[in-house]
This record gives sequence, structure tokens and C-alpha cells, in this order.
Amino acid sequence: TRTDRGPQYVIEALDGEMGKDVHTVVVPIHDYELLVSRDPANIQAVLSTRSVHWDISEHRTASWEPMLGYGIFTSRGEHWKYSRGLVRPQFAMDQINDFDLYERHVQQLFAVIDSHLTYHDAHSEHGWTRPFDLQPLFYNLTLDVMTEMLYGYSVHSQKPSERVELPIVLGYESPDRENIGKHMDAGKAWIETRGAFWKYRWLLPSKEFEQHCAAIHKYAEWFVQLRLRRGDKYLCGLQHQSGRPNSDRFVLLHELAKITQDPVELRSQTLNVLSAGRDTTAALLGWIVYFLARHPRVCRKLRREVLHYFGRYVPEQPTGIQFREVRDSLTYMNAVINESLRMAPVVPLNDRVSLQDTVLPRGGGPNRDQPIFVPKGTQILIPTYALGQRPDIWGPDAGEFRPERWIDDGGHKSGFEFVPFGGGVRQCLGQQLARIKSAYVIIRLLQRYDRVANAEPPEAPMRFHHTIENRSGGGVQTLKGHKLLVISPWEAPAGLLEKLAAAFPDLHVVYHVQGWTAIPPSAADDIPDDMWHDVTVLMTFSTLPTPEQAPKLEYVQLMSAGANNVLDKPVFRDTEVAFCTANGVHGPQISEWIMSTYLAFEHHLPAYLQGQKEARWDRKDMLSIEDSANKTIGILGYGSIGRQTARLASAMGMAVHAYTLHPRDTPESRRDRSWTPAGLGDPDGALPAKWFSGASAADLHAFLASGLDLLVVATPLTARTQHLLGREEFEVLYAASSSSSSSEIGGERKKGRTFVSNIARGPVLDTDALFDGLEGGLIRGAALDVTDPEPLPDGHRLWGARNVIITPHVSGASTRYFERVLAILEVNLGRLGEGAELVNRVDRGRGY
Ligand code: HEM
Repeated sequence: TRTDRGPQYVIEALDGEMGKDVHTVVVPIHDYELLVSRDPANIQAVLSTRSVHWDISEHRTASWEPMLGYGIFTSRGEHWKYSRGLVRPQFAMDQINDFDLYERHVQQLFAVIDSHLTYHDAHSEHGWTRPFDLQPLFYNLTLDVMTEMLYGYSVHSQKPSERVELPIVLGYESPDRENIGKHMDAGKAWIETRGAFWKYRWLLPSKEFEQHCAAIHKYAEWFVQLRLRRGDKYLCGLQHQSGRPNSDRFVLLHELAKITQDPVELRSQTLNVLSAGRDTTAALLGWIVYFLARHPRVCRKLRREVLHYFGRYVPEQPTGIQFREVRDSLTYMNAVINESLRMAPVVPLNDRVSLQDTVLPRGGGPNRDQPIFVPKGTQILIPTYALGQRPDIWGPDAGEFRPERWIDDGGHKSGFEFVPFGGGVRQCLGQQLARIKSAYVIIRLLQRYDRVANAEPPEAPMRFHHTIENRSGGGVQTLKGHKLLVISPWEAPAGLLEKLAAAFPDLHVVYHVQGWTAIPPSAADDIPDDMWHDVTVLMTFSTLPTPEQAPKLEYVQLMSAGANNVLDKPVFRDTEVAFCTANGVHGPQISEWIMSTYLAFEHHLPAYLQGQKEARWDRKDMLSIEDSANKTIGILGYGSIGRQTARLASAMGMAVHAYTLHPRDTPESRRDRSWTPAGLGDPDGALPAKWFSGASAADLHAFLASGLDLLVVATPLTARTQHLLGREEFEVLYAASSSSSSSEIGGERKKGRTFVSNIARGPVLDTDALFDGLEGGLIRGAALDVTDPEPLPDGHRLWGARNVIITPHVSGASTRYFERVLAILEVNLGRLGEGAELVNRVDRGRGY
């Protein structure tokens, strides 16, 4: 089609005109009929069980033969059998295992990528490249590798200065190594145009096509002649010996010439393999990067696997990459390759023609499950791409790129549902080579570059081409280091930048002091655009860029424990940027605030302080002092603050009741997944004597009715927790109090038992209900570090409420605050580099 979406068009036509559950159809085209089948049973019959009834079409032969000659890929019948017998033994495992060869060419790829780096200053090792297209670079890479494997002499399209001088072969001009790639690309474009004209291709002018074909033939012929003249000594003259004798090296031409001396045969077979192997692998690499750039999660996970086995890139060191590990251990890499081939099979359409009357097992009868008769001479189109998109085979998310389906879903499809390399008698000979080579290149890229980004508009459609090309890759970028911007109300603590630089040599840190007054509202405006534009990591309280200002942003480390300030910001709402809270930095100081206000209240400290001010020796009712032993603390929201509070309360002899929204029935689910300072908190969730959970009012009331002496409100503020505690809840607390022993300080009021401590956010409590609860004695007292409204205005009646301690949102303050946020940042920078999950990551669904 005009939009390069031919393979997609086949699906759209099948689904649209015939229905999603019709998999085999006959399509009239010009003066013949084309059978199209995306049914694995039929594909198996054609490629494998009844393959003797089928062969590749003359159309394929006629299209490709002028360029490649008759070889394994273009020939039919007996000649194909002969070709396969000739070429097949050359693909034994140990011949595709030449990592030294791959490495030399990958180094040249790196040099080209690095030439796109733009970030030049003292940290010139870091920074984004300009947007550029990796796809053509992969075509050069595979051309260089394949020409070296096939002929022994790489064309070095990536680094022409590496080309060695060739000897003279009398009667033959030196091959045009510089332009061979261009001739192949142009020749292929002609094949495509001629293919569209089908049997009327003779109508097209063909001179230009012939010139490209002649240049390609001349190129291969030269090596054939050199091999025929040099005989067994051919290998001696090869370039680049990689620590082993040239006589051990595998060169296809050399091996084939031991079997046949026919120059045309040698030229054709090597060109057939060159064409089959170069473009396919380059396109696969292009598609893998295409998906990684659009799926940062997958990219991070894959990088984690790569770094786990092979570590980061170390220049000029042996790679230590073992063939067996690449083949057998990289589970996720294999899943990514399979998933890329499923979503974008680089040979998206295959075909055959029937050599005799035959049958296919499925597609006939009213239910389309009966065999169908196929007359001799019928062409069948096998739309590999459409096969990979069938929801009944791959699940309802067949349209999504999800490598996990190859691991989690028991998903390995070994049958004819997944045939990117064909199947049966003509199955691809280069499958292992392609997989290993692609994995190797991706491993090296991920070791060296931290990430890859999409530089195309996100809505750009996938574009395919049936002559093995990824037409979609309009631009990707790679990045070597991270740029961290810290926006802080404090000057950088002494030694901070040095410490970060020592821990992360690739990190470029920019420190920007922004006064408290700017927070909130978040004033991003006083940060210049050129400071934003290449930031990948941001540490901030609430100053945030727009997605356009910081297009490379990947991770935001908030300096607050709550994320409620960012939930409505486009950079949070509309992007995949990871936001992490400072959850965990508050545990020590806030739990101390909770216990100190509670104890102050129980021990009448406010009254005694007042007495001290007035120089009064005035004892309160000594019998009303309650200590904490055997009391019960209820912690609403058992996060890092709650857990550290539980630790203190346990030490004082209190029983802990925890409440969480989601049930924590297993030891695993009780663990604390957020960052916790060493030795503090309750990492295993082992302290609570009772654990309550649930989203309903009844669930919450069961917790409140469990006999709480101290209720700590430590839940994040979300739509769900707004006014979570209102009149009804105070009544429930009171009802539970009256059924057990309680004491109170006030006069004739009700005798509520529970002291409420709010360190979360003001609106979690209904202020009016709280006031009435205090005044009416439903609760024993309250300590409030947060209020609603906040700041609490002059004259607000809560100031004067009975038994209340109010502080102006200070419980989180500590001299150790910044140090702890930095500890989280350090953990996460390490994880980011390894592609691991970040700690304290805000869940976009839950909002905390
Ligand atoms: C991602 C990479 C590759 C893919 C997706 C791929 C796909 C295919 C497919 C679908 C066929 C079967 C065509 C048919 O049924 O008529 C095929 C055949 C073939 N492939 Fe590959 N291929 C890849 C890489 C390679 C490489 C690297 C080589 C060699 C260096 C290679 C060599 C061949 C050969 C020689 C055939 C012809 C087999 C025959 O007709 O008997 N392929 N390939």
C-alpha cells in the first residue's frame, strides 16, 4: 500500500470483509486467485507435512534471480535440494559463535553512535545523542559482518579506513566495496517495484536495475576468482586475525569451494545467503530497538538481565560474553526477540504455489473446519504478521508488545502459530545465527548506553515492508549518563556533590536553590529552559517541568513523602516518568512526635508547662495518669511512619493493631517495600497483633471498634481517604470505649477512650466532627500536626478545643531529613543504572 502498511492491510481486509474468525480465504486478483491463510494447520501442511505438493512461486524466483542468481533462496525443485545440501552444513553451531568478529564491528557501530553525541562540557562523556536513525546503521553493521563471514573480507561500510588493500586478480577489476551496500539497497527497491507489476514487470525499464545487479555480481565474482586461484591458501590473506589462526576461521565461500568449483554457483549461493542474512538481521535489530525505545519498562528489565550476566561496558576489556550463556540463560532477551518477531516479523509475508491438486486441512464447510480442495497452480499467501496478531492464539492483548507472554503464559509457541523463520523443509538456515548475533549487539548496546528514546511522534503508525525492512524507525536516541537537577530550598550540603560524583562517575549534577516561598505553587519558570531540556533525573519538593520542557525526564525523586501535590500535573499524569516519594525519611521524627504528644497529654505536660510559666506548684489529679503498658495503639495506614511508631509503641508495652486498605494475609504481603533507614521500622510486618483491612466503612469500623487507646492517622490523602474519619467513626470509637474500662479528664462529658493523633493530612479528618468529638467527649483528646484548613486561621474554634495539642505541620522536620532523601536518591540512581525497579515508586492508579 502507499503507506507501507501492506502486511497490516492483509489483516484489515480479512477482519473487515470476512470477519475475525475467518482465517482462510480466496481473493480474486487480476486474472488469478490467491489463497490467503492465517491458519496454523494449513501453514503446517504447506510448509511441512505436505510440502512435496508445494514449492516457492516462480514469481519469487523471477523477482530475485537477476540480482542473486539461482541459489538456495531463489531456486525450486531439484536445484533447491542441491543448494540446501550444499549450504546447510555450513551453519553448524561453532561457526556462528565468532564473538570476536561481531565485537570488532560493534565497536565501529559505537563509534558512529558516539559521533551523534551533543553534550559537550567538562562531562563530555555523558549526554544524549542528537536524534538519529539507528536502522541504517544496523544495515551497515550486518553488511560488514556478513561480508566478512561469507568472503573473508569485510566491506567496512561503517569505517572505510579499515578496508585492507586487495591483491590483484588478473582479468578482474577490484570489487566496488564502497558501494556494494547501495547497489543491494537499490536493487532490492527495484525488485519491490517489479514485484508490484507482477507478470507485467517486463513493461518496466530495467537498465538501472541491470546495472545494480551487474555491480553486485562483479563484487562477488572477484572473491570467487581469488578463492579459485588461491585454493587452500585463501584464508592466509584475510584481514583481522583475532587471536586465532586464520586457518581456523569460517568463511562460507572457502567452504563451498571445497565442494564445487563452479564460479556461477559459488557467486549465486553466497549472494543468496548474503541477501537472506543481512537485511533480515538488520531489520530485526531495528525492530527490537523500535520496541525498546517505546517501552522503557521492558528496556530497563532487559538491561537488568544483561548487566546481571555481563556487567556494564568496560572499554578495551575482554567482554567475557559466553556463547552458551547468550543462547541458554538470557530468558528475557529471548522473550524480547520472540516478541519483536511476533509483532514485527521481518519476513511478514511468505508464499508458495501448489505443484499438484491437493487439500488443506481446514477452512471449508459451513463451520470452516473441514478440509478444502486446492487445485494445482494455486498461489498461497502466508501472512506471518497476521498470524502473530490473532487474539485467539495470543490473547486479547495480542496488539501489545509484552515479552512476558513468552515466559509467564507458558507462552512458548513451538508449532506453526509462530513462523517468523518459516518452517518445515525450507526453514531458515540462519535462525540461530540471527538470534545470537542480534542478542550480542543488543547486549553490547545495553551495556554501554543507559537507555534509548523514541524520537518519532508517539502516534506514528508502525510501517512494514514485505521486502524485509523496518520503515518505521524515524529516529532514536541513546544516552550514556544521567543529568540530575536538584531543586532544593537548602544550599547543597558540604561534600554532597563529591559523594555523588564518586558513587556515579557518569552523573552530571546541577544544583539549584529555590526559596521556600516558591513551594507551592511550583514555580518552574525561574529554571531556564536549557537547564531542563536534557534533565533525566529531577529531585524536587514540588517544582515540576511540563513534559515538553523536560522531554528526557525519566525519574523524579520527590522530597516529600506524599505525592498528592503532583497528581494533577501533566508530567505525572500524561507520561511514564517514574515518580518516587521520600517515603521512609519521616519515620523516626514523626513517630517521635506522635509518642511525645501522646505522652505529654497523658502526663499533663501542657498544664505543668503552663504552671511552670506562672511559677505554680500545682499537682493534677495523680490518679488520672495512665501509662502505656498493655494499652492498644491502632495505626491507620501501616506505612513507614506507622511501622516506626509501632516499633516505639511496642517498646513501651503497647499492643499494635494495623489497618491497611489491601489485605496483608501472607508474610510476603506484610513486608515493607518502601525505603527504611537501617534497623528501624517493622520491615517484616511482624509487630501488629491484629491486622485489619478493607475498603468499606464496615471494614474501617471493625478496626476502630477494636479497643484503641491511641489512634494514629498515617494514611495518604487521596479521594478515598478524604474525610475518612467523620461523625460516625468517632461514634464507633466511643461505642468501643464504653464497653471497656476507660478514664477521662473532663467533667460530666462522655468518657471516650481513644486519643487521636493526626500526622497525615488535615482533610483525612472531618474538622467539624473532630471538634464535636473532642467537645462532646467521644474521643479522649487529639494531637494535630495537620489541620483543615491549613494553616489553621486565627480565631478558628479548633484552637480552643478541649484536650487538643496543635503544632504547625512540623512533625516531619529533622536535621537528618535531607540526608535521608539523598540516601533514597542514591539507591534509586543505582537501580536506574541497572534497569531495576525503583523504590518508593508512586503507583499512578493508587496515587501514592
Ligand atoms: C531475523 C532474521 C531472519 C529471519 C526472520 C529469517 C527468515 C527466513 C524465512 C521466513 C525463511 C523461509 C522462506 C521460505 O519459507 O521460503 C528464511 C530462509 C532462509 N534464511 Fe533466513 N531469516 C533470518 C536470518 C537469516 C540469516 C542470518 C541467514 C544466513 C546467514 C539466513 C539464511 C536463510 C537461508 C539460506 C534461507 C533459505 C532456506 C531454504 O530455502 O532452504 N536467514 N529465512
